[in-house]
Amino acid sequence: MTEGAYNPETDGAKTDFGSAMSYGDYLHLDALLAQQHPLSDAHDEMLFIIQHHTSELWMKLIIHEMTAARAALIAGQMPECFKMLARVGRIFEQLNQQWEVLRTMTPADYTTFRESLGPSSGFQSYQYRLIEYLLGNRNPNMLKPHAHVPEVSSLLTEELARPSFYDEAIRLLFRTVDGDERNVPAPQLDSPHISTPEIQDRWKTVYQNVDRYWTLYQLAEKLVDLEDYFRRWRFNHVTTVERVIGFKRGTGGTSGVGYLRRMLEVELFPELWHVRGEL
Ligand code: HEM
Ligand SMILES: N[C@@H](CC(=O)c1ccccc1NC=O)C(=O)O
Repeated sequence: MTEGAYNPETDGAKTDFGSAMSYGDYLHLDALLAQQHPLSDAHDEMLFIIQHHTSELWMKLIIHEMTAARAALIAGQMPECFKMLARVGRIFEQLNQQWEVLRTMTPADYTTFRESLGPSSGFQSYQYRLIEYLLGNRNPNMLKPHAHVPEVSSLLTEELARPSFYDEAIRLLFRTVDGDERNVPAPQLDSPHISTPEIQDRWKTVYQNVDRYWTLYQLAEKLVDLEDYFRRWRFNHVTTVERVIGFKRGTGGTSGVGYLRRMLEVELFPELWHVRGEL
């Protein structure tokens, strides 16, 4: 043993895990770290897989937080709801920063293994679709790539049966501004949220009376933050895609950059953006 080297045992650190739960046991690292299976010999395929695995893990946490944030919103527990939304914002910062790693992959690197991907594509990420559905961007046509996995289909279909986070925010908006539930618009369950002047008018009231409607004002700004982060993710994605495959069609079968540019126009919470021109 090296003289003078730090010895964890003399410091009291536990080092015998023959019959006690260790770090790896608790985290199931054997299972987690056995899931990276490059299909080619290309050096960069490991980067590509880990980039997607980490993204899917962060998406799992976004779903966990957004589901709980919606439950808190329904229960009127606003500080708890805001805390979870703030965390979702930080997760998006992480996801947005992560593109820096993938951007080190050049077209020459990617073409060494792109063929191995077959028709698979992020387009088929059910967690991504679930996040869109949770927030209120609900296109039932996007269920089709999941028809072959009944559990995933049910998960997405069940989400489409519940009011989205934005639907619940709108319910609180009408209840608070109107003083009752009479005019609350019916949730747009299985179609993308369409902007209405009635909703925008109430958000306008909130922004013009921030002292009176402080909680709704905070909620509105948290939603704008969230959409801002989401837009930055989409922009980072499409820009990375353009620098790596240019205008080739996607492995998922879409036009590729053309499709992703169209998605940049999605508005999750349109009234919150449009009201800004009226203030
Ligand atoms: C070099 C890297 C990447 C390329 C070339 C690429 C390319 C594409 C293309 C062309 C599409 C359109 C669908 C298709 O026809 O395939 C797409 C969709 C998608 N990709 Fe990627 N992608 C890359 C990295 C990533 C990463 C790291 C993620 C993280 C999870 C991701 C997630 C998605 C998602 C969620 C969609 C669906 C977007 C939507 O429907 O709005 N992609 N990608
Ligand atoms: N759609 C990409 C392939 C791709 O990026 C991908 C393939 C398998 C699993 C995840 C992927 N990431 C995002 O679409 C392409 O057309 O090159």
